[in-house]
This record gives sequence, C-alpha cells and structure tokens, in this order.
Amino acid sequence: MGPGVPADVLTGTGKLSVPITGYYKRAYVTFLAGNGDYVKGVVGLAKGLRKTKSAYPLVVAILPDVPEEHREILRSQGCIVEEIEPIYPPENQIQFAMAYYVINYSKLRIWNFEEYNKMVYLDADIQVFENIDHLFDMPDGYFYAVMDCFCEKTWSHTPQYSIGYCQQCPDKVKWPAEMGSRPPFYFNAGMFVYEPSRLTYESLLQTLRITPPTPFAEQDFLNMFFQQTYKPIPLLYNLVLAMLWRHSENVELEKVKVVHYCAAGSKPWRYTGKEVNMDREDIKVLVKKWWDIYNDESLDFKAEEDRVPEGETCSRSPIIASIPESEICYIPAPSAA
Ligand SMILES: O=c1ccn([C@@H]2O[C@H](COP(=O)(O)OP(=O)(O)O)[C@@H](O)[C@H]2O)c(=O)[nH]1
Ligand SMILES: OC[C@H]1O[C@H](O[C@@H]2[C@@H](O)[C@H](O)[C@@H](O)[C@H](O)[C@@H]2O)[C@H](O)[C@@H](O)[C@H]1O
Ligand SMILES: [Mn+2]
Repeated sequence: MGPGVPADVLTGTGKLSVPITGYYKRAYVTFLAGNGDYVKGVVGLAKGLRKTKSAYPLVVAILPDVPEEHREILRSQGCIVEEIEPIYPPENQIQFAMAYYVINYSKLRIWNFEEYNKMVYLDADIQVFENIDHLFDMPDGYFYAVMDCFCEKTWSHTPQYSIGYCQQCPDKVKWPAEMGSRPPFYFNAGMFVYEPSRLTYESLLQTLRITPPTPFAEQDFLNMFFQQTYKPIPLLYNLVLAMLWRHSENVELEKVKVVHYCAAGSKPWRYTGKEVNMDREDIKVLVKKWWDIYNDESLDFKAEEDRVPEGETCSRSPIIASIPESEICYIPAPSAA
C-alpha cells in the first residue's frame, strides 16, 4: 500500500478503486498578436522549453490577425494554438495606455483556459534556459512573478522615476514619507504563475471595464488586481535585461534560468547591437544563446518522439503521486455528460 493512502480507496488487489479526479492539468502559455516577427520568439520559446525537457506543453493564445502560415509553424513545433478575441480597454480612454501595449490587454483571455489548473505565462520575447517545471508545484492561491525595475526611461511618467526610487534597491533612494506609503511590490508581467478560473476571468473583465488604462496597460492592471495575492519570486525566473546595467549587484547571471529580452533593441530576432546598452558583452552572449536554440534543428518538434502523451500534461495529485505506478489501475471517471 502506498504511504498515507486511505485503506478504503484500495481494492482487495491493492488497486485503486476510485476514479482519479485529482488530476492537475498544467501548461506553459504565451501570447502572439499580428503577422510580424514575434512568431520567431514563440518558436524559440517552444524549442527552449523542449531543450530543458519540460513536461508540459506550450499553449499559444493568438489574436485573429495571426496568419494561418504562422499558426502552422507553431503547430509544427508542437504548440497548442488557441485563438482568442482581442480585449480593448474602455473606448474613450484608450489613449492613456502606451499605444504599443494596448494589444496586451488581450492577454487577460488566458484566465479563461479553464481546462488547465495551473499555467506559467511567458512573453514571446522570453527564453527558458533551465527547467522551471517546479514552479507549477508552488502553493495554489497566489500570483507569482518577478519584481520589475523602475529605472528605465519607460518609467519616466512615474513618481518613483522622478525621485530615483526603485524597489530593486529601496535603501539607495528612500521613499519619502511626505509621498505617502511606499508603492507595493510591482511585478513584470512578462512571466507569471497563475491559476485559470472562470470566476477570476469574469472579475478581471468587469474590473477592466471600470479601470482607466495606464501606460503599462495590462501590466499595471494585473499589478492592481493581484496586489493582495502577489508573491515575488527570484529574478532568476525573469531577468528583465535592464537589471544588468541598473542593478548588476542583484544579478548572478550564471544562475539565471529565464531571460526576458524586453530592453529596447534586445529582441534577438531584430538585434542590431546599435541601441543603447546593446553593445554590452553580456547582451551579445544572451542574444547568441537565444539564436543557438532557435537554429538548433535537433530541437524541432518530432511528432512521435516529442508528443506529450495524453494525460501526461497532468501531474497526479500528491496523494496519488505517493502510490507506486504499479499499484494504480486507472479507471475512467464517470463522464460529466
Ligand atoms: O507585435 C507584437 C507585440 C507583442 N506581442 C506579444 O506581447 C508580448 C509583450 O510585448 P513585448 O514583449 O514586446 O513587451 P516588453 O516586454 O518588451 O515591454 C510579447 O512578448 C508577445 O508575446 C506580439 O505577439 N506581437
Ligand atoms: O503591456 C505592458 C508590458 O509591460 C512589461 O514591459 C516591460 C517593458 O516595457 C520594459 O521596457 C520596462 O522597462 C519594464 O519595466 C516593463 O515591465 C512586460 O514585459 C510586457 O509583457 C507588457 O506586459
Ligand atoms: Mn516582453
């Protein structure tokens, strides 16, 4: 008998007698809009996850404007392509978000992927260089993400930028008491661990309808919405490149598992090395690492070898996991119909 398994769930033959309902469906998910070159980012991400031997598939939430040719490329790389409808913020206020980011409100559709219990969202300009499947095992009920940095010019609209305050080094320039309480921890929305849920999805959309857009669009919105359940995780899970020149004391590059190519000029598939900071040796190394994976044909999806067998995108609930495989007889749960 497996350790800790209640005696009554095992038949006389020591086989499990109840349908296994404690399955946890898990997947990575990214977002793709337009007919431009971000599709290369998704292909790179799919190959990076394969190289790190992730046990879970990559779902790609695509807007209707993604061309069939790009959808086919993604399917040929083993991605699960899911078309979503765009989400636009309140019509008369759209100008308050940086135009480039308005399409990112559509990311909110990924809360509606209820066929999954837990998902790890990754921007298409992210690469995973070491296995991060363990993130799926973190306790439910929280929103996990890496803290952002306020030092880039993209933050010049904020009070923290104007006084030189950054959460990455809160003691360097202290938050002045006269400006009220210190801003709550703020995460970069290029990577996060979350639990899809219809209830949360509906609440997100209802709240969005009454929330004026702000410069960082859905990132600002998600930070406000999940403020009470947000738990910071180490920056090795989402290295925002600006950290290399803004807070190098916080970065141990050899330990970084996930790199986020979000600094201006750092998108590997568009890299010229001409923008500010793009001629740094560490940036050149990270861009080459991305290309090495993208160009590695051995990492291309091979239908037979790489298909994640049905049910394998689940991980068994802890109690089930404690029963040796040989002692489990899987019986189909009664159909919901
Ligand atoms: O033309 C675009 C722009 C953005 N994106 C998606 O939206 C995410 C957020 O945009 P981006 O990463 O460029 O923002 P940054 O993190 O650099 O601020 C991208 O990673 C993609 O997943 C896309 O698919 N097509
Ligand atoms: O739509 C708002 C965007 O916000 C974030 O962009 C970054 C980027 O703009 C950097 O240039 C900033 O310096 C950084 O702080 C900021 O978070 C996410 O990475 C992206 O996925 C998206 O959610
Ligand atoms: Mn990004």
